[in-house]
Amino acid sequence: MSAPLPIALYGTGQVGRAVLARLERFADASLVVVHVENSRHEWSDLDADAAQIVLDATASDTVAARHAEWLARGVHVVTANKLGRGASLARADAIEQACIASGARYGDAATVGAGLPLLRSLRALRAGGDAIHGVAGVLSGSLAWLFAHFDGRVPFSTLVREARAAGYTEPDPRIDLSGEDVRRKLLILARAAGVALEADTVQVESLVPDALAAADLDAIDEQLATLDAPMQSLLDAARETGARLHFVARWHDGVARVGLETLVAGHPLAAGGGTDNRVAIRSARYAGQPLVIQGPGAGADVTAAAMLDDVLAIRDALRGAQAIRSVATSSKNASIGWGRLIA
Ligand SMILES: NC(=O)C1=CN([C@@H]2O[C@H](COP(=O)(O)OP(=O)(O)OC[C@H]3O[C@@H](n4cnc5c(N)ncnc54)[C@H](O)[C@@H]3O)[C@@H](O)[C@H]2O)C=CC1
Ligand SMILES: N[C@@H](CC=O)C(=O)O
Repeated sequence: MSAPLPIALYGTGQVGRAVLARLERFADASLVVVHVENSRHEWSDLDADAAQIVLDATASDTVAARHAEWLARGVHVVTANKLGRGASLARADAIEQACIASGARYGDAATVGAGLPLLRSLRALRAGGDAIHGVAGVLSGSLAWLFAHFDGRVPFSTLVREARAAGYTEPDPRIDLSGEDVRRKLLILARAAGVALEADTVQVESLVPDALAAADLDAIDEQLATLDAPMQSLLDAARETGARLHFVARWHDGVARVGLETLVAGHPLAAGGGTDNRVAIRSARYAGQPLVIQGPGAGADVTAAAMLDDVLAIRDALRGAQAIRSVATSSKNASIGWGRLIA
């Protein structure tokens, strides 16, 4: 039996804690957590550098900036943090190149749709020779939840507090409300589809009023109410046309945009409830009717499950490689044996 794979976990917030709980329940002797750290503390059985898999459950740019460096050293990275492939194109390319050079794997299923089979499907289509023409849909679990619940009876700011408490929003909910989180996901999807999209080419329509944008993180609660009047007007205007509000991302023909749209019931992107993401993929294969993928797009548990899936895929690939090496060694020995026999 091979030695357990040492894992380092960065981030012990909603997602990081769910990852640890899941690893504990999973209780598999093939994995061992040797290092855990957050922005305040570190707990180590072994040096973080001894880890063969790094799990990034932070929203930190500093941690994401290390992904390529880890990969280049042959350390596998599994991330819920979108600032790896969802930030600058240069960083996304560095991650790609590091994987190619070292053979290390980058597990990013949790970064879009909290693990829905979105990235996996895009990559499988491309690997099968399909050409992806565009992606459109609802990519924010928190905004989907907010607009599913916002009917004017409860102020929008109250719902934002609820979404934050439920663990659907980013640590700073303005990252969701400004469209930045959706921009990152659209970049990750478009890049997975083979398009070298620069971050600043995505047009982003923010919902955040200036006073809220300017507030310090620990003072945003006082400023959340500045959302209420503008959001109520948008809701009223949508209702006059018999439509509902949805925060939609679209990439097609080199144009990428994210922002609020009014969609009538029955529109292909308007279905779903709760934190559901709903994404339509158009490709050469799916030219007439798009391929549509829908399901919960936020929440610590689904996200942690997606991270663990990526960890297990890496473990299995390493075991497969080991098995191939031992078959190769034994067949080499066998051929030595045959050689002796023939001689
Ligand atoms: N909550 C959700 O539904 C989903 C979250 N994600 C992503 O998961 C990540 C974590 O989200 P949450 O757990 O909700 O956030 P959180 O705010 O609950 O936890 C963040 C953790 O990261 C730690 N951290 C921050 N900077 C660090 C650093 N430099 N080094 C080590 N640790 C550091 C913090 O101390 C904290 O423990 C984010 O990138 C988010 O976008 C992805 C999919 C779904
Ligand atoms: N804040 C994000 C969480 C998942 O990525 C969202 O609302 O979708």
